[in-house]
Amino acid sequence: MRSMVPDYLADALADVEPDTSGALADYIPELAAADPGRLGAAFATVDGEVYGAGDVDVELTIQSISKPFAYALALADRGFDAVLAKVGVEPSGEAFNEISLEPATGRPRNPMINAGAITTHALAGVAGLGPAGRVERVLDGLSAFAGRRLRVDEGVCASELEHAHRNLAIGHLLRSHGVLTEDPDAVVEGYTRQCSVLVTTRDLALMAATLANRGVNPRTGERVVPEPVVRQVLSVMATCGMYDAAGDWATQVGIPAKSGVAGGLIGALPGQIGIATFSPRLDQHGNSVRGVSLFGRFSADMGLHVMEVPPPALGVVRAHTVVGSGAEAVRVVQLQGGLGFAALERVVREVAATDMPETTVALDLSTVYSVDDVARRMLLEVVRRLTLDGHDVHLVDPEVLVPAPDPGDGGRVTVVGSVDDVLAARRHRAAESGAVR
Ligand SMILES: NC(=O)CC[C@H](N)C(=O)O
Repeated sequence: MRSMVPDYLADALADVEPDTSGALADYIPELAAADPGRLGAAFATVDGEVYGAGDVDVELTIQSISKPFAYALALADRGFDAVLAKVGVEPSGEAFNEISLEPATGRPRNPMINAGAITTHALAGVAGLGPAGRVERVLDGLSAFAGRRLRVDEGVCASELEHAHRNLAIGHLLRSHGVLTEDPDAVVEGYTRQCSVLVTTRDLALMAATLANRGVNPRTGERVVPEPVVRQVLSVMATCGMYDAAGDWATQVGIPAKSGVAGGLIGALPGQIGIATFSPRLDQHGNSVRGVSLFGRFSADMGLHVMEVPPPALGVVRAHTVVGSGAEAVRVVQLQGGLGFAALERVVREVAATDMPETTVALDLSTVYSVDDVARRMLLEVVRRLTLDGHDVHLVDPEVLVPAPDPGDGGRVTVVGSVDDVLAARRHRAAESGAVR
C-alpha cells in the first residue's frame, strides 16, 4: 500500500494554489525579488518521518520563525529568571515590528515581536559572549533543531541591514531603557543574521517536530533544549506567535505557530507532529496567506487543534474481573492507554467503590503504554492503601513502566510479567497453606 499522507498534502496544495492574494514583503528588497508562486507543505512526525509536497526543498530565509528557537536557546543558556527579567510573555496584540515595550520597565512584551526577539538574541549563549560568538551559538542551535548544518544568506542579510532603520531604532530604544546593555547596532546585526538563516520547508517541519517531541530532534536523537524550555516556548507561540492575529489563530487553528516574512509558517502540535508551509505572499499581519489557509485546513481535517484531545480517562479500566474462586480467587483490574491524573482518578474511584473479598489483587498494566509521574504516584498510593486493607498486591508490568515501585509506608507490591504469574503464585501459596486440596 502507498501512504495517503503525501496525496493528502498534494491535494491541500492544489486547493490553495489559485489564491494569489497578499503581497511579498517589500521592506527587505531581496525578499521582494522572491518567486511569489512558491508553494510547499511538510509534516514531520515525532519519530522522524517527513512527508512533503510541492517546493519543500527550496531554501527560504527563516526570518521571524527563528524567534521561538532563539528564545529556547536563551532560556536554556541563561535560565528562566534572567530571560524573563528582560522579555515578558504577554501577547501584545500588535504588529511584529511594533515598538511594544511595557511602559513601567521598558521590557518588550514578548519574544515573538521584534523588540523581544532583538533582546532575546542578545541573551543567547553564555553571558559575556561577543556578537560573533552569539551568532555562532544561534546558528549552531538552529542547526541542531533542524538536524543539519544551516548557513546564512549573506545577500538577504546585507539587504535587510541596509534598510534596518526600524529595528535599529528599536535596538537603541532598548538600550536607552537598559534592556540592552551593549552596542545595539551589533545586536541588531546579529539578530538580522539570525533572521537570514536559510532553511527548507522540510527543515522547518523538523524544527517544529523537535518542539513537538519535547526538545529532542526526532531524526538525530539530540536533546536540543530541556523539556521545561519547550513548554515555555510552545506556550508563547500559542499566545503570541501570530502577532495581532494570535486570537483568531488560537481559536480557529489551535496549533502553536510562528510565521516569517519570507513566507514560512510552522506549527508544533505537542506529542504529535511538526508542520511547515511555504508560500511568500503575506496578509496584512505579515503571515503567509496560503500558509494560513493550509493550517486551517490541516487543523480541521485532522483534528489537530490543541484543545481537541482524545478522551483517555473513560476507558482506562479495560476489564475488572475475578479469576478463579475460593482461596485462589484473584481480583484483576486491567488498565489501558496512557495514564495521567484523570485516568488514575477513575481507577481510584472504581477501586474505592468496589468490595474486594479476595486477598490477591492484580493491577495489570500490560495494555498501558505510558504512566506519567502523577499517575505513577497515585498508582503506588493505591497499592499502599490496598496493602493496609490487607490485600496482597501484584503489579503486572511487563514493559517496566513503573520501575522499582516503592509504595512507601506500609505498602508492599510484587512485580510480575503477566496475570498468569499471579495466578500461579496464588495457586502455589494456596496449596502450601493447605487451604485447598
Ligand atoms: N516577521 C518577520 O519575519 C520579521 C523578520 C525581519 N527580519 C524583521 O526583523 O523585520
